[in-house]
Amino acid sequence: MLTVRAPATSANLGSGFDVFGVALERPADVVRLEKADRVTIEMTGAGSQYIPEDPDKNTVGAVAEALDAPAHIQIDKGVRPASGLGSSAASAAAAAVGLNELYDRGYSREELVPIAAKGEAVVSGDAHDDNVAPSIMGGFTIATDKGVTQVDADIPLVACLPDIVVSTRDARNVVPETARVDQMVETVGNAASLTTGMHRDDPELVGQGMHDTVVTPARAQLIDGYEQVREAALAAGATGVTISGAGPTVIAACAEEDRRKIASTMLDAFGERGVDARVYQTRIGGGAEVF
Ligand SMILES: Nc1ncnc2c1ncn2[C@@H]1O[C@H](COP(=O)(O)OP(=O)(O)OP(=O)(O)O)[C@@H](O)[C@H]1O
Ligand SMILES: N[C@@H](CCO)C(=O)O
Repeated sequence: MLTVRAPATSANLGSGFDVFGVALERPADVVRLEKADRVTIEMTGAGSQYIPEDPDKNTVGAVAEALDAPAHIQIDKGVRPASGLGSSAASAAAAAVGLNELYDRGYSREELVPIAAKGEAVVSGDAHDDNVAPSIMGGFTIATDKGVTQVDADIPLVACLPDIVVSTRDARNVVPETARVDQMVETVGNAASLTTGMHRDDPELVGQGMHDTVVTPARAQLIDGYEQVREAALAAGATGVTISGAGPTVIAACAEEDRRKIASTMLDAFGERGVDARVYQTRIGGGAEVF
């Protein structure tokens, strides 16, 4: 029996759609794995009643198949599904790291990323790596078809999860098919600023680089109160605010001393729209850990 804790993640960060991601210090999924003749799955924790235990429909099933590593897999969800916090990816990442060790497959953390992404394809029809990469490798990750670049970064974050469900599949359907050249120029500048900010542990530069005028405005319409929450967080000192992953979580970068105030302001702003929410005062953290 082996236990793996794999963190929630925030993908895109505004300017890095389908490329950037960060591991969050909290929340996380805790997954226990035991060798078996076939794959069986048992779910507990946040939103587990909505997640299928059928290995063909659960992200960990595809990972076990890819590694040819049948196991009994107990998943305790710390990350609610359809949250924008990489819920489906956290389980897939934990399964990839844990089964690799349990069956002594010898893959490196980077090699496990495309294997865990097979789990993402089960739920969104698309094997994007931007959540599984940080959940496996930790820190800030840049996932492209050439592989993953990882940087250990330390930026305080607030992640506010409203009581709204947005599936990744639906959120991908509203992404515009084209962007103007001026939007492309702005996005490149913001992505470069954000990357530099991660290297320097500079919340100001990271926040500035989270601005996006292509994908985020289209998706904001799926999140009741997004604009109000964003404005309230910026007024409370956030250096940048955007949608986490496919939403509905709204994520803010900030200086350490402003984090508590931003967290309560975001909760209040959702509350004023009649939307219940919960908030995580967190920061960029490490990747999946085996116990
Ligand atoms: N082990 C799992 N954990 C969580 N969700 C799972 C798992 N296996 C399958 N699913 C399904 O995946 C869907 C949730 O994934 P989705 O990608 O929509 O949300 P998310 O991972 O929280 O968001 P995002 O990728 O935007 O951060 C739900 O339909 C859920 O039933
Ligand atoms: N990059 C993905 C992350 C969600 O899984 C998206 O925004 O659709």
